[in-house]
Amino acid sequence: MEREVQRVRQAFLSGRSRSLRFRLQQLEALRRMVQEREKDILAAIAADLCKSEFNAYSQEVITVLGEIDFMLENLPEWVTAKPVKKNLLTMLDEAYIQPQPLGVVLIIGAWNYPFVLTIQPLIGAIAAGNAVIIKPSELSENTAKIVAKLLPQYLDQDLYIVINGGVEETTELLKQRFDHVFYTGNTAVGKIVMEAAAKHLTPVTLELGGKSPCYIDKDCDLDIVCRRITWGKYMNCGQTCIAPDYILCEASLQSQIVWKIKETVKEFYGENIKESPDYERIINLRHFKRILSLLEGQKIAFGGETDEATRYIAPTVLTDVDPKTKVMQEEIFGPILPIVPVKNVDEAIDFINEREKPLALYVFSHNHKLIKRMIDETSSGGVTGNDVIMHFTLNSLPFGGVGSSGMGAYHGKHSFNTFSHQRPCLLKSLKREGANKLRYPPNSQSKVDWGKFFLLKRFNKEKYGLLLLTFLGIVAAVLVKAGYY
Ligand SMILES: NC(=O)c1ccc[n+]([C@@H]2O[C@H](COP(=O)([O-])OP(=O)(O)OC[C@H]3O[C@@H](n4cnc5c(N)ncnc54)[C@H](O)[C@@H]3O)[C@@H](O)[C@H]2O)c1
Ligand SMILES: CCCCCCC=O
Repeated sequence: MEREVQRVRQAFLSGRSRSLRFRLQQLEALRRMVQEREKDILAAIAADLCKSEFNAYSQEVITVLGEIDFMLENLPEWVTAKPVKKNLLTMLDEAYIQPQPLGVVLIIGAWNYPFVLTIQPLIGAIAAGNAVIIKPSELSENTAKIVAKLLPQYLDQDLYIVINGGVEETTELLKQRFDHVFYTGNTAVGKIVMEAAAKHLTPVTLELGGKSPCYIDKDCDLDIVCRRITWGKYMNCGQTCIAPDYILCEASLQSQIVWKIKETVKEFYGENIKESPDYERIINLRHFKRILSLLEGQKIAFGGETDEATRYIAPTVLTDVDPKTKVMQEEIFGPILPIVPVKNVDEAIDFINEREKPLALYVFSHNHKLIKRMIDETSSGGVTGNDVIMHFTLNSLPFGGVGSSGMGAYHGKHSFNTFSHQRPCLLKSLKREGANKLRYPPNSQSKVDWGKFFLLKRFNKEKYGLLLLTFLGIVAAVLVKAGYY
């Protein structure tokens, strides 16, 4: 492992990942890989999650292609140094921020969207000029294998490498020094990753999970609301980090919601859900059993059918759920949707605030003020009002958690920033030494007064103010040089 990381570091130190031209070439090669090997990629995702080609393409491949195109279009502008405002003491100098690569980045992927959750961070890391070690999740082993096979055929083989393996390999990998670790997965492992990174003072991005609530106000169109929730909840068999985890609503809405979700499930997946090409399966037996255990003692309004041999769990809704029961204590990450009745929006806000900060929050209402109030009075990684999941798809929005749902963010420019160091640069001339006497010892009251004047005085920022400042600066420099201070 150490040798592998060393090899990647040597490649980074060669400097070739830094030029804009090289980054664009690598991103174009990655796009070619996705386009030319689309069938292999879709087949691997299908084998891991029992996902149809249509779904794998629209949930994973489109996002990856869109992200690459976005980077290719914007990278030339992002990599350029950005001049910054100056003060009187630096008026004649050059001051700018230069984004620079961090170095060698470790990306640890998750299994639930095994392609996009590994490749999208990789796109950001390449765009920012880094070398990358990718560790896909061992649970989605087919996608892990295809990623390991294809990437070296298209990308620089020393700068970007894939290391496959389970907990043992990841533990070993985490002992190495990286310049950034980007982890997607559960909160418990997130803590392990952060602890390991802390030993090297390596910064981390943690894309974690949590219980994302969904508040339904009585002032809304329940047909549309239930259609949108059904889509986001049962997509990928509930194994989506930002799936609505549970519903909060007034008790009077409960039976209508149940009925409408049941009807929508029928419309989406047909009478025989097991036969639907759009309904996936649970990733493995451990998760299957974990999800089943969440049903114990619950009132199942519909669904609840399971088949261990194929790891099938039907879309399920639970009603009158007691918040103290197990299903409300951990992230469900499966096709079970509890409804917890609350008296009103105040109680819903308290309910959310009494728990860990979720990765996503969903609020449905015709009342825009109510949605804004929910946003103002709660905290979550992201929010979509009157829909679910969709904030993930807009790459101008940073995607990430807060508190126990994670730290840091990515997507689009936010990925570029995550994998870059914003290096502040101030370039001075060796001339104009006179003005510097103001800061050299011996100090005096008049030097302090001039310093206060130049650095603290607030001028009207318009052009006359700036001209006046420059003039005063020159006067001060002349006076200092002449030995008056
Ligand atoms: N925020 C996001 O973008 C996002 C996306 C997907 C999933 N998630 C969250 O991930 C969770 C589900 O994924 P998961 O955690 O089952 O994925 P997982 O088990 O595949 O773990 C993720 C990665 O961590 C590694 N890992 C597991 N145990 C480890 C250990 N003890 N030490 C070191 N590394 C270890 C795995 O090898 C894998 O690469 C859910 O909580 C979900 O919400 C979050
Ligand atoms: C439509 C794609 C959603 C991906 C969500 C990622 C977290 O699991």
